[in-house]
Amino acid sequence: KIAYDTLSFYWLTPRRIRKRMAKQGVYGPDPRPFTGNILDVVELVKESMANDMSSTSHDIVDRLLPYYSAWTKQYGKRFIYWNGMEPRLCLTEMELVKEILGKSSNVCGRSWMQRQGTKHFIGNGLLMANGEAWHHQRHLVSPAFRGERLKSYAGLMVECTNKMIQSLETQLEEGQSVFEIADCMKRLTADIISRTAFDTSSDKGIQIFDMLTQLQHLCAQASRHLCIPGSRFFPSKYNRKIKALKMEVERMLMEIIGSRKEGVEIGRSSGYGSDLLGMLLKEMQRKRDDGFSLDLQLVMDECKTFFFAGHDTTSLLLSWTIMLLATNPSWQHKTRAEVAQVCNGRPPSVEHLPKLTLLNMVINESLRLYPPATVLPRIVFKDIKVGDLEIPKGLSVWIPVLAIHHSEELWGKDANEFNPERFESKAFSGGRFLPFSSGPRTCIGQGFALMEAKIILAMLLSKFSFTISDTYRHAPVVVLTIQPKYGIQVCLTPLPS
Ligand code: HEM
Repeated sequence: KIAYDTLSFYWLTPRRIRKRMAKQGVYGPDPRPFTGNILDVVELVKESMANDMSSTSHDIVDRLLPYYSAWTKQYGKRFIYWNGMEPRLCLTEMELVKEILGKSSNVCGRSWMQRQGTKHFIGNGLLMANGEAWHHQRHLVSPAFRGERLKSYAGLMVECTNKMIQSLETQLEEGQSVFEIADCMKRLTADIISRTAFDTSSDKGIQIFDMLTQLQHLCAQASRHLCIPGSRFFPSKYNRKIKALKMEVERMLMEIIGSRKEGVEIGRSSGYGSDLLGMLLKEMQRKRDDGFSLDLQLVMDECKTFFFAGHDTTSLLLSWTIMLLATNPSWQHKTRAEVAQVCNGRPPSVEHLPKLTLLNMVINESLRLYPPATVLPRIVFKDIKVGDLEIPKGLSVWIPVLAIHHSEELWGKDANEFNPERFESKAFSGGRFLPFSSGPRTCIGQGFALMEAKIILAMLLSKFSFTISDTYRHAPVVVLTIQPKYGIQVCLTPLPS
């Protein structure tokens, strides 16, 4: 059975899929045995990233997704390439993209390669779960991210941002004028998610993040070898490091979980609390009769998932937006005036946020030009038809959000320009704006992230004016998300209060 499964996974299924797609006129580069087109991708990326960009241009698709650019020119809008032995169908036609993203968790989800590649990093938490397990987990945690619960985080977000602003002011008084804003945003979003979701100290949160970031990089490196049968069992250098780091992260999480449980057991607190961790712990104690159970490992996987998903993406959104405002002074000026008019010198509250329409347009434009998640992958669990295309079971659909967001066909001739005006009317969307994905697996933290981004930007705009430093080198790179290779250095000038 093992021999047949291996043969089927590495040989029979890919061959069957390739034939079925070719019959429908979908072709792509020839795959090599086991590695598929991974080496082509590596080579193309190495070439496109060899130099930094000569100006702060937002024309970044050829740089970040050079294989998409090359293969779409050669094979058309739909093409198929191979990530090892996993066939990937690239889709950018909006009708089909919408249909695929709308499918339920029983029809499509995360592939074996994706799950295996992130197993030691975020495990079976919500981001990587499939089918019924995904459904239960989503249902369980979603109350933490909507309605009154969501609104209740605003005060803490303001408090954490105030703390960061005070530290920036102190450094300014000491004579520093250039700040590495991407680092500041990482610390701040780490602080916010640690305190809102886990009610834990930011120091502990930041330690967990640092370790998770290292784990993320190691898992990405190790997953390159997954195309070799049995490689995940080899005691390689990566695998040993991954194991040690994973144990350390879980030890720290156990400290947080343990202290929360102890509080209840010794009667210091009456319940587990209403934050995300409290909800997970309450659920762990509950006996269910539908077969779904939340054990300690899954609680830890969920914590890692939310620590990771709730911080990296939002800090990138903030960093790129500050870079865009620093290089577009007229928009900086307009949004600052709007904040002054709406908030009237007070910290932003949930009532103010919907009135910050210009700021919202700038945030959307930043998410369009620099979507933290560049691609959306979905594997199909059963044969399906979308539009005129028959997609066989086992094929991974790969949606390049970055390319969709920069498409002249979809956004017009100025697709690579910073122009927040395009988000002025509600008619902008039409499904082509996908920073948070769409359908049942849409980002659960979207409301949280947007509230956080608006609060932080509004507070920064009302305290400082910012220009880009001469030391800034524009070099976006993809390490799962779009990152500034050398950080983002801005000069801050305090504004009169
Ligand atoms: C600007 C900030 C953010 C962006 C751009 C973003 C983007 C995304 C995207 C594109 C997905 C879908 C991935 C896919 O379909 O393959 C996603 C899923 C997810 N996001 Fe976010 N996210 C952000 C912030 C957050 C925050 C603040 C949290 C939590 C506090 C969060 C938690 C999650 C989780 C748990 C999922 C998995 C949902 C599921 O599969 O059901 N995200 N995010």
